[in-house]
Amino acid sequence: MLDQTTDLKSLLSRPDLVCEKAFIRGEWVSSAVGKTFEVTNPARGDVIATVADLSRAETADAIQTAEDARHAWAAMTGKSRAQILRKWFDLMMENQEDLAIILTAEQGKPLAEARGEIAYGASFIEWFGEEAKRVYGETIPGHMPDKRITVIKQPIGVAAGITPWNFPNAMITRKAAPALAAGCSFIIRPATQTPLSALAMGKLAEEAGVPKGVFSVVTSSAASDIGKEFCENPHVKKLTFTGSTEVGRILLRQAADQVMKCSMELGGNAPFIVFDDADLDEAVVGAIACKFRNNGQTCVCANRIYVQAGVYDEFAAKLKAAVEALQIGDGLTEGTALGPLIETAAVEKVRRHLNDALSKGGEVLTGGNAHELGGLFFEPTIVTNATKDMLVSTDETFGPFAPLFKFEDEDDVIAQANDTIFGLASYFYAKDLSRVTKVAEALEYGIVGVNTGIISTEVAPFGGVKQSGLGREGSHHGIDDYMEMKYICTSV
Ligand SMILES: NC(=O)C1=CN([C@@H]2O[C@H](COP(=O)(O)OP(=O)(O)OC[C@H]3O[C@@H](n4cnc5c(N)ncnc54)[C@H](OP(=O)(O)O)[C@@H]3O)[C@@H](O)[C@H]2O)C=CC1
Ligand SMILES: O=C(O)[C@H](O)CS(=O)(=O)O
Repeated sequence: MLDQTTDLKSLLSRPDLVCEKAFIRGEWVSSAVGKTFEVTNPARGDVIATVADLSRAETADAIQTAEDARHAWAAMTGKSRAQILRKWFDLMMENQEDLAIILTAEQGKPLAEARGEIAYGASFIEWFGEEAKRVYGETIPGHMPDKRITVIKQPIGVAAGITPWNFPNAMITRKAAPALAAGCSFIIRPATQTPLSALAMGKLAEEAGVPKGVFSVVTSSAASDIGKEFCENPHVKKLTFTGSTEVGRILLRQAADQVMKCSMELGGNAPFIVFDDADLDEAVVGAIACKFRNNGQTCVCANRIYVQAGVYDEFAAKLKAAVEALQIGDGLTEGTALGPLIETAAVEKVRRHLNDALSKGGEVLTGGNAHELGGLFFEPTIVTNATKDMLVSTDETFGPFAPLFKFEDEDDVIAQANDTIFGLASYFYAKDLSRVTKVAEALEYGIVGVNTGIISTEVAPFGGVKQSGLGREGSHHGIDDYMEMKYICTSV
């Protein structure tokens, strides 16, 4: 653990972006009983903020204000909502550096990645501000001479979101932007470890002119209680969640009682396949980006790396050299490539997967130890001789651990890649056009990266199949999850 403390506000041009109260009905509120929870910097272990810890009852109040606020917001034209969302986008980009520093301080990722996340998060607000003006309906030729059919789309109502710690800004805007663009009001409950990014977004929403109650941030350590309120409160018509499949199942069960419309962005177990006709240097670049972004803490990170036998040793050597060039350190230090993991449990999971692999014939090619910085830092690790009986083959590591599996033929590796309950992201490197077409169609995933390790963009429909989720976020499809379709049959 690094021994210096974080004087977060002194690092910012706008220290007022560090907010410690919850943002409800356009006001900054404390817990009624003065309850708070601490936010720590995972690189240094020091407390960087003490945030209001709201109860389920206070969340119910926030939902009521969201219900009260949604009607006037829905009655605005899409163009008017778009103008406010554009202002929110502009404010995000004007304050990108401060938002990135806040994000790195609470989550740990390198500042360069945090800056990228702010731009990525802002891109959803820009995109859905534009989509707000294009929620089209349709007319359908009547089924009888005196009937006329029109189809319209209307905002679903109050939408509630629960997000994880690994993308404290973008996972919120990826939900708030389509919700507000559609004319819904939106309440977010961010992860306990990383509420500051969400609160800073509340500050900028206020400045952008988002009406009171239309965007709220409920900060609370009582995740389960808040989730139950979101699922059981009759005013909530939409639940959107990003996080583990385990918690997604809990929320879906709870939301079933109201038959609530749900979007779920859940766990992954991404295969990353290197065929013998791949450009190995490009494949290494892609593998580094895909495996080690956010220190491996993303749901779309490569979890299993499959390399065709003929190029296995060469790829392994190239990947080893690239991994050993990565700079490990405090995310606030320029040039850092890998920061700390988010918490002790995350370090323990990496070690559990590593020890399991070694016990089943795996061999460490590089890394394999806690980093000399101590605390939540772990050496980026490659293990060779990985096999499908290892934990890492079925369970998402969510850390800097790269197991290399060797395969012989195409059908075999596709079968191995698809042998999982997950289906979010997948990747492969190859040049043969027939192979690219066949493999991309055969992979059972919502997302396929071909000759690239980074697939994240606001213009595409991000989401998983199987037990990686329900629905899509981003693209022109993304707004539909916050709309209800109605047809009007008129006798003339
Ligand atoms: N598909 C995707 O886009 C993403 C998927 N994930 C997946 O999530 C996991 C890692 O993230 P992690 O944050 O640990 O995931 P969790 O599912 O544990 O937590 C996600 C969020 O849900 C909250 N939560 C936990 N339990 C409940 C509950 N019973 N009711 C309501 N809310 C609850 C957490 O609160 P608290 O802060 O208190 O823990 C957190 O805010 C990995 O499996 C990863 O693959 C992560 C990010 C993106
Ligand atoms: O939470 C995540 O892992 C993100 O969904 C990954 S991405 O959208 O940044 O690619």
